[in-house]
Amino acid sequence: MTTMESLIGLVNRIQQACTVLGDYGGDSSLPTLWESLPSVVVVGGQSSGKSSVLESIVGRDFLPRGSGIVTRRPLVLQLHKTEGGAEYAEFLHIPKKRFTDFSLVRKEIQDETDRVTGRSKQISPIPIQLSIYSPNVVNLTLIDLPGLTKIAIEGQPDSIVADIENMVRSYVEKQNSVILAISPANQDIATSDAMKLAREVDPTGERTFGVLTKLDLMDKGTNALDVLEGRSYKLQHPWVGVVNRSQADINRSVDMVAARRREREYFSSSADYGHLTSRMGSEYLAKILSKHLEAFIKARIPSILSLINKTIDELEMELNQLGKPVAVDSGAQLYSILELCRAFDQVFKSHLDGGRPGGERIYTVFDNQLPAALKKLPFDRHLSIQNVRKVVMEADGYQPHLIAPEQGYRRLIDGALVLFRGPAEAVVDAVHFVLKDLVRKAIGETMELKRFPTLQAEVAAAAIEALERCREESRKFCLRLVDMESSYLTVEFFRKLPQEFDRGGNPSATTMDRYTDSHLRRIGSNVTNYVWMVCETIRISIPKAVVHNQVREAKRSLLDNFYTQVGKKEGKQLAQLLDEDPALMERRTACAKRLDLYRAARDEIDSVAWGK
Ligand SMILES: Nc1nc2c(ncn2[C@@H]2O[C@H](COP(=O)(O)OP(=O)(O)OP(=O)(O)O)[C@@H](O)[C@H]2O)c(=O)[nH]1
Repeated sequence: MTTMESLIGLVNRIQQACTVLGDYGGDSSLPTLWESLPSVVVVGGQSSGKSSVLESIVGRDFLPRGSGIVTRRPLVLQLHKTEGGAEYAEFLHIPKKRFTDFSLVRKEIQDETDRVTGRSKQISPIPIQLSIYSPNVVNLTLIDLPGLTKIAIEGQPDSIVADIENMVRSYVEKQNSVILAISPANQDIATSDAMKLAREVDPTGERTFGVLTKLDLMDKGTNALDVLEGRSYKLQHPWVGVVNRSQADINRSVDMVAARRREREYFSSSADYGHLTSRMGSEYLAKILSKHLEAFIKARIPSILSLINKTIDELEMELNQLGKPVAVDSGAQLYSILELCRAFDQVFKSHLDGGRPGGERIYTVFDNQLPAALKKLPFDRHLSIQNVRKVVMEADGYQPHLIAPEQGYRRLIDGALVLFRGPAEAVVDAVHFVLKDLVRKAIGETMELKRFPTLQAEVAAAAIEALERCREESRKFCLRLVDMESSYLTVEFFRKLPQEFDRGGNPSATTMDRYTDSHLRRIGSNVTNYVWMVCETIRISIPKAVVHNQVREAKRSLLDNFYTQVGKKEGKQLAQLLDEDPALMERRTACAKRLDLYRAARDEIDSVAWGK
């Protein structure tokens, strides 16, 4: 086998692998190799003589005939030249069965079409693959597509016209397809469906081979030389004229050998086409197509190979991300669950410790939010002279204190200190919300968890629950810090206060003197100073308490409770936790299958390269 021959064989094998592994283009969510394989695509309008040309190239009758749209699935026809021996055909969907009776091949094509399209006369993009082994063929792969049509017939949906055109277009617009455009000579070439489509997708005509059928049916006195000699429709490759069997020949079962002989005679004896004999007829067509396809494949191999390598990398990467299939025994499952939890915990911690953003928002709470809230507390109102007077007088009751208003001080201070509860609780809540948000973020960012929606939800719930508990602890702790400040006042502060009588106050002053503005103002300012001193303590100690109770605790034991629960679970419950998203499972299978295809294709190409 020469390298050239083996190249078509190579593409044939890759094409078969594609069909087996479900790659026939179309599905855009997976990379496709099918789309990039060089092939010869046969297009033509209804009754243009498409089937006749194909059969003539093969030298056998094997295509379904009939009225209406007979070809309803792409037929990938792989011709393998053998060194003698019997001719036979094989379908990819029935491996190992050799068809030597070609009328059975025809029947199988019909049946297999119906198997997929369900006799509904719909079309389907899933190809049928047929290989023909014969000493009388050239190595060639042709894809036969439904004939272009203008109207739907009885029992076929109106959309079929557009469906067919779209399917045909999807094949011919690929840069790696050679277009075999069939037009009948007894029709104006300007109206040919095949040429219209070919011109649209291949305007320069480098991928198009024009075939003119039914030369024998042209009106007497006319000929197709303008077309065949490239004057009326220029293509990069020369036009080929053919003469196939007429309907009458088919009815009389004129065999293919006789038909080919008659075709040769037609050209050699033709007054019009005699000078073109060596470049006309179906045998010549088959030869130049084979040669062209080989060269075409050879030129495309490097780019196909690089596409294959690139895609293999991509698929491997995606499969890596999708992770290995779930383990079956419960020990391994438990291990997987713990691993997944750890992965999440890691991501969460990196948000707090830096590396990932979010942790700094906690510092913002301490540095901005808390001081701002403290500043806003209404001490001015609480310690206004009117309020000081009111509180002091009420505390004194009917018997004013004689030296200093002990009770009044006490009440004014207590009344101010409770105000710290609000900002303390607000800090607890604000940090809680930051942590909760970080849990949500970390859940989303733990790629490994994405596969397991159930586990993902449970881990998230467990983490949030743990945060709630920390919040409760922290709230109690912080409020206690505030309350502690009113339980016992800082003695030094008051000891340092100048006593009123030291400043010349008169201990025997009348009760009315005790309620003078200057006296009350002094009380107010003393209390204010004390409260600001406490405020500073609070500003410093609340963040410590919050970090201690919430942040540090979350880092240390966010999932502890969850671990305990998981540890108690039985095999079945563990499996439920590792319940994978079905879409993901499908994706993994599909990617793995595609990866197999690409690897097989690479091996095929390698083997041909080594064999050279
Ligand atoms: N005389 C003559 N008849 C031809 C020639 N080519 C095809 N025919 C006849 O034209 C009719 C249509 O040919 P087919 O080969 O079935 O055409 P097709 O494009 O496959 O048609 P559909 O698949 O039905 O769209 C048949 O009756 C053929 O016998 C030709 O070169 N000369």
